[in-house]
Amino acid sequence: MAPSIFSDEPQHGNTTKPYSHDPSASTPASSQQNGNTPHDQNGSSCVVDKKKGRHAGAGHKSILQSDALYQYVLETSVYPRENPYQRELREITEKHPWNLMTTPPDEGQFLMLLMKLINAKNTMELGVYTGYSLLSTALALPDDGKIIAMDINRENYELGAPVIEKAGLSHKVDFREGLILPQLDEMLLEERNLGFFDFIFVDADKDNYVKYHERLIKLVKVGGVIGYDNTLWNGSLVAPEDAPYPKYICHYRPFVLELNRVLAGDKRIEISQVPIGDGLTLCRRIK
Ligand SMILES: C[S@@+](CC[C@H](N)C(=O)[O-])C[C@H]1O[C@@H](n2cnc3c(N)ncnc32)[C@H](O)[C@@H]1O
Repeated sequence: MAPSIFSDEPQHGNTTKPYSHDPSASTPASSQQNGNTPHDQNGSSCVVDKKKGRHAGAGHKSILQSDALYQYVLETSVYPRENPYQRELREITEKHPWNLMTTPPDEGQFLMLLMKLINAKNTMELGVYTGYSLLSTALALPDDGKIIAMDINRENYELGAPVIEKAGLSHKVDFREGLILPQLDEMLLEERNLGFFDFIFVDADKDNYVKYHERLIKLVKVGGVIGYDNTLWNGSLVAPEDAPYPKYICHYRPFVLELNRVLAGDKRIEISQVPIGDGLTLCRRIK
């Protein structure tokens, strides 16, 4: 079965913080670096579920009414049209211990359609993992399309890179290993990068999204789109006080709340919260 945020049990063994670039640390590395500790704006709390391996309280079903309905979407609209290379990479990723991080196939399909709807050519992806969203985007871009893809972890990307190669798409991908923030700062120093990108997909460390936004708004073109992934954060944003969540969900929850607040108030963009996957907020730059 495809790794899906809609299932009640996680498909990976690490329930602490799969979204960080350093899975061995007890506190997310980026938070340690930047000292980010935003307060929860709605004043509610997030209860850490101490039962190992349990994904209790996750609000997946609030997006679609049931797992059965999600399965219906996959079986009728997604899998029959999934590219064989996407399928191969999905199956490779399913065997990886952090497979909870992968972009679900319905969202991959949505990204492909979006690329075509906006005629995207120059794009960027922050947070690659094994490359399912990267492959999906690359499939949809024209032959001279480009994706600058950043991730601190090359090892995981190397699981997907041979599939991207086999699909004949490597020439579209410029993988840049390293931390995202300094790479964005470096890009901002070059005039030619300003307002250059048609689309930017952000699927990395949630505690830095607001910082990324301030930089990305200058890199995306007017009329271009930034997509922030996981903006519904497993339903935890509106969780009842006693709903237990994995530790990494509780840790990043205030940062996702802060991002949603910032995006809702940002007059430089038009936004839409798309309830696909774990929530994808599309932001179109208008000035
Ligand atoms: C949710 S996964 C990306 C999933 C991917 N889009 C897909 O479709 O499979 C998040 C990725 O962000 C990377 N990451 C997290 N924080 C980072 C940082 N500060 N700089 C660079 N990469 C980071 C992690 O190594 C991880 O591979």
